[in-house]
Amino acid sequence: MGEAPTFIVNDLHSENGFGLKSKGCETSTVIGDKTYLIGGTNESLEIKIYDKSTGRWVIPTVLGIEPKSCKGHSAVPVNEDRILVIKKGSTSDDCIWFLEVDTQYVREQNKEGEVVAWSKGVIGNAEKPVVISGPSGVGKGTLISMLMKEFPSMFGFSVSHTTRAPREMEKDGVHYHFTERSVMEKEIKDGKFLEFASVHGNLYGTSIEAVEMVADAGKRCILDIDVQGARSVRASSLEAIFIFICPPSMQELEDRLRARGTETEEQILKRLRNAKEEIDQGTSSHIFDHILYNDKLEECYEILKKLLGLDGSNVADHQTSPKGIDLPLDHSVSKIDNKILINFGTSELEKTSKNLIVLDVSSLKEGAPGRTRGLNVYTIDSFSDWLNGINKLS
Ligand SMILES: Nc1nc2c(ncn2[C@@H]2O[C@H](COP(=O)(O)OP(=O)(O)O)[C@@H](O)[C@H]2O)c(=O)[nH]1
Ligand SMILES: Nc1ncnc2c1ncn2[C@@H]1O[C@H](COP(=O)(O)OP(=O)(O)O)[C@@H](O)[C@H]1O
Repeated sequence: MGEAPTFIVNDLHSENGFGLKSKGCETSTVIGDKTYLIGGTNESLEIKIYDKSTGRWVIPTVLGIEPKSCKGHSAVPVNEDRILVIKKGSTSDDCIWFLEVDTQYVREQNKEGEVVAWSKGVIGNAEKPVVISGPSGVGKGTLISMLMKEFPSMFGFSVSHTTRAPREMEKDGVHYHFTERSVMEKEIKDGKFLEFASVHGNLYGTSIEAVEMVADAGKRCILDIDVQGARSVRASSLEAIFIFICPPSMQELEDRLRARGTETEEQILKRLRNAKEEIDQGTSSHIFDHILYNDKLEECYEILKKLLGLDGSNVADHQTSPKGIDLPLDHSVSKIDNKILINFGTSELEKTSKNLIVLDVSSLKEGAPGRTRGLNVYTIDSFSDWLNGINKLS
């Protein structure tokens, strides 16, 4: 890239080092020595970086799925590691994005040159995902079904991929994505999986998309995966609660597996052989936060609910949390501390009637790659009332 025309560089600087200027559907945002130009055509949001220290323009490697075309956008730096991008005139679940410029995920990529990554903002504080592991036949599926049935708006199941054949009652896309081994191996190579493992002779894996779909619906994700998978998730950037389910005895486990009647004798024996190793690992490794004994089903379910904090109070919280914001074309964005203020009132009258949206970015969390969770959104009546409130607190 050539040298930047001097007037643009001057134009981009603001006193606090964070700039916000718009040129048509292009925005420029300054973080430290770098100026991030986001925009270009209506088709895609291209990114160029001007590095003041070298005086050069760079086209970075862009990771993640970029926001689909939009009718313009606003950009504001959240802090040194990411830029908030708000799409204009888009649907409420697709208007908030982040361009990660120096997050842990970006730094971990070890790529030559500049790297940035798109991640979609997920509104609301869906609780940490829950990883449930345990030997075949212990009752994982049964307990998960009970949770999903009692709390349908709170939990979402991460639908895994597997190369094993479907059982009679299992539906593709609901219980598993039943997949050819060669297809799954290619998708693993392409980086589409958060984790995968070979279990009882078949390949099983959690795709990043499976977890993202649950997060996008604002639900708490439940993963039913084996101990190897749990270990991989533990090492990943997904912060979760890990629960291991134990049978009351090996005999009871065998009885349950046989009574379920979904496996051949050979498969049952293989699952029982593997169960010993899984129970050893599950109960002695430090992967799991909680170990639950599934003796009496109802008792075990009650303990599970308690572990997940389902005592009634946060059920209500979850259901009243905002789902999203519908941003009109005409709006302005400003930043005060950890709060981003979006104003879309056009007249003085409108400015005092819930046309101010506050986006609280003080507790952002990286979710699955490609998602930023923990965004808090609320409306306020007027800017002056809000400022008064802040002054009273400080
Ligand atoms: N690592 C990993 N394990 C999985 C995944 N999905 C399922 N499993 C595990 O694979 C094992 C076999 O699952 P399945 O064939 O449904 O049999 P079941 O455990 O007898 O119901 C269980 O331990 C599951 O927890 C996945 O996406 N990743
Ligand atoms: N606490 C329990 N007592 C008796 N049977 C149970 C209990 N929990 C589950 N089961 C039964 O055991 C079988 C295996 O349970 P399932 O949920 O399929 O296990 P997993 O998903 O861990 O392989 C099912 O037929 C289920 O109805």
